[in-house]
Amino acid sequence: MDNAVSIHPVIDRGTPREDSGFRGGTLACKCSQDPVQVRVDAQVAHNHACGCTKCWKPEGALFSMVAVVPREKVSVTANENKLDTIDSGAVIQRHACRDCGVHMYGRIENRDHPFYGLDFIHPELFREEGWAPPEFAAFVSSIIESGTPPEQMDDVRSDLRRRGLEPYDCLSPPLMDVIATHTAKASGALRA
Ligand SMILES: N[C@@H](CCC(=O)N[C@@H](CS)C(=O)NCC(=O)O)C(=O)O
Ligand SMILES: [Zn+2]
Ligand SMILES: [Zn+2]
Repeated sequence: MDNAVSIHPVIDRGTPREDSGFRGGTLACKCSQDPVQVRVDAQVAHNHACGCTKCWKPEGALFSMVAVVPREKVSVTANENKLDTIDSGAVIQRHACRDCGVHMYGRIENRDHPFYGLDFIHPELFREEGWAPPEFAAFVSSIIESGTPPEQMDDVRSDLRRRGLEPYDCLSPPLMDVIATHTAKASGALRA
């Protein structure tokens, strides 16, 4: 790449290839001793780069890499006692290792939320390869909230495009449509 923008270490290096047979694996936090481990029994969906201030980002990264899996496919298998809930009032309750700070999974407890039933995970934490790569970039303008100078945004957006990650300042259009459809059915504007 001809500029110095670091989107995310794994994306910068080139995300490993998807394996059509991938059915999940184990996420591990960054602790060298007693890592928290989370078993995920599914391929990830809607993997994307997220620029928001709430998602966990590895050291030096502008973006997080985050995807969803069904919540019933997620189970903590080791060192659960090290998990703290970051903000129990947030829509997505992020459960993080208190020693290394890595977010292991984010869960929506509000049954009326359009994404209820899906947990948010960071696929780079899989010990295995084969997870589906990121498809787009979300909440791109939000990286300014973590200190990126607004003058750099053109470079960041062109870098994302070069990597095949279309930048959006909210979620991607199909996901925004899912949210709006859910809202319209709840209000009665669309037939449920
Ligand atoms: N501009 C805000 C956006 C935060 C935001 O809305 N994040 C999205 C994408 S992860 C979300 O769904 N947040 C819900 C939550 O964090 O509970 C920020 O960067 O903090
Ligand atoms: Zn840890
Ligand atoms: Zn986010």
